[in-house]
Amino acid sequence: MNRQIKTSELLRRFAPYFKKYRGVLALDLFCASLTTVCELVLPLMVRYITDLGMNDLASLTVSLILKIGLLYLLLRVIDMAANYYMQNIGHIMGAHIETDMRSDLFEHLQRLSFTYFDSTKIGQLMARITSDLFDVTEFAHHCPEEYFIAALKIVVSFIILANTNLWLTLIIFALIPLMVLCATYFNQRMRRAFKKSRNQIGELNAQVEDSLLGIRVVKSFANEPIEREKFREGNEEFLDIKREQYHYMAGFGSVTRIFDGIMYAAVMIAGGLFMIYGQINAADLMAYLLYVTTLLTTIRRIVEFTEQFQRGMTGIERFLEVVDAPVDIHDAPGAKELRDVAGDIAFEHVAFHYSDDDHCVLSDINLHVRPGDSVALVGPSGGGKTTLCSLIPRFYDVTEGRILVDGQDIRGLTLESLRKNIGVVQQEVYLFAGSVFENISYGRPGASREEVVEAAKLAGAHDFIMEFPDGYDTYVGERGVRLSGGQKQRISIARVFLKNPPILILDEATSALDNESERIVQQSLETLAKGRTTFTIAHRLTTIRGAQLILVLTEEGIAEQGTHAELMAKGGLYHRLYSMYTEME
Ligand SMILES: Nc1ncnc2c1ncn2[C@@H]1O[C@H](COP(=O)(O)OP(=O)(O)OP(=O)(O)O)[C@@H](O)[C@H]1O
Repeated sequence: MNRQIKTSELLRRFAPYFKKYRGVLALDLFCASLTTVCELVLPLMVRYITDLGMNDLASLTVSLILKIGLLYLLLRVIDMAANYYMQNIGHIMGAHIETDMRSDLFEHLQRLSFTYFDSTKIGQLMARITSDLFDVTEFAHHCPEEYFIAALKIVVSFIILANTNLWLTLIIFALIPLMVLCATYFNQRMRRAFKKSRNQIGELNAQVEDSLLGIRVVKSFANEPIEREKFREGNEEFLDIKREQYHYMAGFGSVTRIFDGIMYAAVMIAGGLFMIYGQINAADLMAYLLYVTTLLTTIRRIVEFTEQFQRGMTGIERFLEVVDAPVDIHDAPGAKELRDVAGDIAFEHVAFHYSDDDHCVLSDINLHVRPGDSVALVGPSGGGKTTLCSLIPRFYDVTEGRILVDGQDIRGLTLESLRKNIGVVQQEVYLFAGSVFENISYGRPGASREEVVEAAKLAGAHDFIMEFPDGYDTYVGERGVRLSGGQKQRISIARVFLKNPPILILDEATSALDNESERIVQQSLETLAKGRTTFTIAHRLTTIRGAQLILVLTEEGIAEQGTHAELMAKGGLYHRLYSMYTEME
């Protein structure tokens, strides 16, 4: 994520975002030309009047002065209208581009697999999708406009100045490359500092998120001082980065001021000398100074804009880092829809590791589950039960071998159709900040009230929902904090009832509950599992005695498989685990 992308590459990748708004951009640049012309005309008018005043006073009539004044005012009215367009519509164009980029970023995030999220901090992503892109709005609007105006002013100033006195102009313009060199030096450092500060803001975001999401753990361990200290360190680090950033910004600003001084001194000394030798008259020198002022104001604006430019570049760079993250799990070309699923599932020589440098979590797994059968996965912690189940909906792709649903390799099916046919009741239930109704209907968006109520009844959730003051409209809180563990679990089961998939994965679904809640949830799960191919990960071994197939998974692979009776008769690992469990109960 830390590779520095070249400015030209960033601009090339950013340019297509203007395509939709090219009409607005063209008009914006036209308005920018108008304002530039209005600004450049003033020294010409002043020179004209001064020239007449010094050399031909008789021609300088009141009506002529009034005409020039009115013409100037007219130009300023045009300037006002053009400026309004640039400020209003130009900024709105920038905001549109920011919105488009934010949509692209969010869309890409939705397509990324678990592998990406396993190694990325959510707080960093939040910073990229919000604050980083704010800077892009200003950049998108001002970048073309500012550089266009600057180029126009520099070219027109050069032509007018060179027409007045070529040598003096060459002396002044000879200083510009020096300024460019200096700007390049500072720009590179500023960009690095901006990137560091953006990264650090992302880190702070991630830290705050972690600390607030875990606020119950923090408080239960009375570890607020540790959290404060962690935050203080991150915050101080941000301050140090800001110091570095301002050091370069101030250095750049100050160096350009000295260039200002050098230019004015050059005009005064060289202009004075040229005047002594009759090469330039007083009116020309005055106009000359006015143009040099315009030129320097332009250069100063570019200098000021440099900061915005670098911020924009940083925002775009951080945007591209996410957008360029490869989507490793996607539909294969010509992927088929999974339809009319019976629920036959086969694992053929399946091996899996999380990343190239990780150990093999699963190796050479072979398994055949018939439609409607229930498979229970048991075994020691870390044996790979959750991992095995997460391969079926392609949360991760197998490293070797293949998984078949109804005889079709799941990598040849569309992800959407595959996942629509699999219901997962997670170990940690996640409810969205919304109502009970919204959370259940997440299982089948668009479901009617009656369907949601029916699903809740099947999950044994209807009665407690009706006891809430607002019934199905009760707000569950962020992540469902206002509900008990058992209530959350039953809502998540109702969600799967509503989805009605032929294949089920139940991951430790009752492990966090008390006996009474467990009994109710267990009943709901048994109702849910009827007629569906079910994979259950359970530590409570008594609940899986009826499973058609029990797999004992260890780090070495499938240690044993069979029915409860077969495995008990075998007297192996399952027998030991079961005996230990029943003794503890
Ligand atoms: N996202 C991940 N990235 C890298 N390694 C992981 C990831 N998830 C799990 N692992 C590793 O894979 C191995 C198997 O983990 P898994 O969660 O599948 O085991 P489990 O049998 O379900 O354990 P438990 O019963 O404790 O839930 C463990 O060594 C674990 O550290």
